[in-house]
Amino acid sequence: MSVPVTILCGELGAGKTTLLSGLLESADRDIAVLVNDVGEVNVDADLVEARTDLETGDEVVALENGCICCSLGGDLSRAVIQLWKEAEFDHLVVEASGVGEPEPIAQQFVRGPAGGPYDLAAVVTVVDARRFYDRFADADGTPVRQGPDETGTRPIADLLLEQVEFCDLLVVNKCDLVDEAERDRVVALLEALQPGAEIVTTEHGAVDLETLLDGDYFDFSAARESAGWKQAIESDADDHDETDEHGHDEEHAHGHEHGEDHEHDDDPDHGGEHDHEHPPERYGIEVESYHRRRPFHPDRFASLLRSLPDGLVRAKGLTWIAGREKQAITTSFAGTETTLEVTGRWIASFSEERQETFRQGQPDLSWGEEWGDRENRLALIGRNLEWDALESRLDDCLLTDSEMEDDWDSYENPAPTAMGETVTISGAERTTEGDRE
Ligand SMILES: Nc1nc2c(ncn2[C@@H]2O[C@H](COP(=O)(O)OP(=O)(O)OP(=O)(O)O)[C@@H](O)[C@H]2O)c(=O)[nH]1
Repeated sequence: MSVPVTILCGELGAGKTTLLSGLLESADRDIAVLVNDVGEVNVDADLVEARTDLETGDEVVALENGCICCSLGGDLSRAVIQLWKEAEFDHLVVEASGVGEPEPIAQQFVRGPAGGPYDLAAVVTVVDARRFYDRFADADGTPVRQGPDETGTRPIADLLLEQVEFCDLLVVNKCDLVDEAERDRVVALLEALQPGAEIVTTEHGAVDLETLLDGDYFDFSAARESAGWKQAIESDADDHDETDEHGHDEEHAHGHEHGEDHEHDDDPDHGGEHDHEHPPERYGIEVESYHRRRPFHPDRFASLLRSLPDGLVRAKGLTWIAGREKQAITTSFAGTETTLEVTGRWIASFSEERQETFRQGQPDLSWGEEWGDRENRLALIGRNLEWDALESRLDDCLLTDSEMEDDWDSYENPAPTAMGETVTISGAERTTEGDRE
């Protein structure tokens, strides 16, 4: 029998350890806890230790009450397999570090060797209601720059939203620090960002044992597709016969990711349960999509990213930037900052023969006569957005007819070139002197 696993995510200080301690106190089964912390001092392990009488060892230690902690640096799969061999327990909880991405952790339990002894039951993200409101949901507040994560390459806000977007249970904690209206707005925004997750609101991490541990089998493929931004893109590609004002596109097939997900989806019906409906436009929260088969001018697009409207919370999708004819660039905006990352290559930039092969493998691929799969396809989630104005600002970033005849390589271009390379453009710097690129 495989052991069910719950992955616990959430930003630093959101309340993961508090929730975990409560869980261990009330648990009716043996729970092993693995803290996948970063940094030299394993603070969470110390805290859990204080609460549960943990004894630490060099490698992996099983304890009387089932609380187990691994030392840092070891490979997660190796650690959990060793744990499974050495200890007996009914459920494993992996507490991801506050800056951890949930998907790679989840992946180890689904596709990695840990998928044998373990069964991924749930990915739970704890949200600090107060901070989430101040960062993303406060329509009147000035957006605050979050700065990079500790690798220095990625804005924190982007990571936070990714944790929200890849989970099946959202625990909105610290509700004592927000009023009812603020709490409701946080919930409405979370629903828009992750329509596929169950949402519970709480204080001091008090969540039913059953809600936390007795979730159904986690559907990895569905989780990948369930983020609000992905659904907006998919529904746009599926439902709307949108007219391309620039006349480059007559085809409207399936939205397609290029290399962003390096893995192959096992389940062709992924996300099928989640209706391609926009969430109710409560609290002025809207989900919109933008699709054009014409490249953005690199400089105008970068300027737009420096001055996006305050109400925009999330924007994500593939962008085609003039001068980068091979690179499919994922644009990801969260909070105040936008990361541009080369996540793949446009199929249209390969030889005809290879294009044919790729296209046979992806019959749903949206393909325009002139530019193939090159396109700008973005989802935008925000509150009180003046969508028409934003859409026309995006259109103004597209190359004009005469610019289409230019030598695009002669443009100044901040966009990344190599696979995996990222460039971050900060909207919070828009009021400061001087540009960064
Ligand atoms: N007011 C309030 N404080 C809370 C609540 N939940 C947790 N806290 C406090 O918030 C602080 C951070 O909580 P932790 O449980 O350590 O958060 P964490 O997510 O484990 O933090 P890291 O280990 O840094 O990632 C602690 O001082 C908790 O006592 C809550 O619902 N309301």
